[in-house]
Amino acid sequence: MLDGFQFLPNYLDRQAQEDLVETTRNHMKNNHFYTPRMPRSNKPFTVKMTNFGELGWISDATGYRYDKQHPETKKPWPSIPRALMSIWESVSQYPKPPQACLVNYYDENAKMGLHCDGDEEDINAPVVSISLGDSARFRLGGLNRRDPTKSFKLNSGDVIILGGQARLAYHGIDRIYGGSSTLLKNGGRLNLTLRRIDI
Ligand SMILES: O=C(O)CCC(=O)C(=O)O
Ligand SMILES: [Fe+2]
Repeated sequence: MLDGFQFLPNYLDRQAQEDLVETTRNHMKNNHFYTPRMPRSNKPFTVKMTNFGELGWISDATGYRYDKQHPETKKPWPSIPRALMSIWESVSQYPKPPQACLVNYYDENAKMGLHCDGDEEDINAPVVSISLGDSARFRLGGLNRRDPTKSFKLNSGDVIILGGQARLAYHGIDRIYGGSSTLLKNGGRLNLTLRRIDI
C-alpha cells in the first residue's frame, strides 16, 4: 500500500451520515446532477455529477477541467457545506481549505474506471473522499496504470484519504452493491470528494 493512503472505516456515524445527506440535498437547489461525457468520444459517464465550492470538476467532449459554474445552468456552484469543511479540517492535516467538492452519484449499475486525480495544481493537498449510501468495491493501484491493484469495500460513512505518495495513485469503483444501505431514499451511492486546486 502506498504511503499516504488512509482508510477511516465508519468515520461518520448514522446520524452524521443522515445529516450530511440532508445538507447535500439542501445544496442541490438549482444544482442538479448532470451527466458528464468523456473527452473526444463524448460517451456518457455512468456516474452523475455536480459540485460544491468555488471550483467544480467537469468533463465534456472538449476535456476535463475545473470551472466556476454548472455546465448546464451556468450558475456558480453552491458553497461547500460547513460539515464538509470540518471533516477536511479534522482529517486532511493540510493548512489550506478545500476549494472543490465533487459530488458523484452512482446508481446500482454505475462504475468509475481506473484513473488518477491529476487535474489539481496543489498535489500536496490530499483528496478526502466520503462514502454515503450503498457500498462499493473500490480498487486502488499504484502510480502507473499497470501496477497491481487491490480492491476492498467502501461502506456508508467510510472516509478515505489519498495523500502523500498515494495522492496520484490509480483508483476506481468496480461496482455498487445495490440495496446494501437504507441511507438514501432512492438507493444508490453518494460520494463526496474534497480537493484543493490552487497552490
Ligand atoms: O466514488 C469514489 O469513491 C471515487 C471517486 C473518484 O475517484 C473521483 O471522483 O475522482
Ligand atoms: Fe478519483
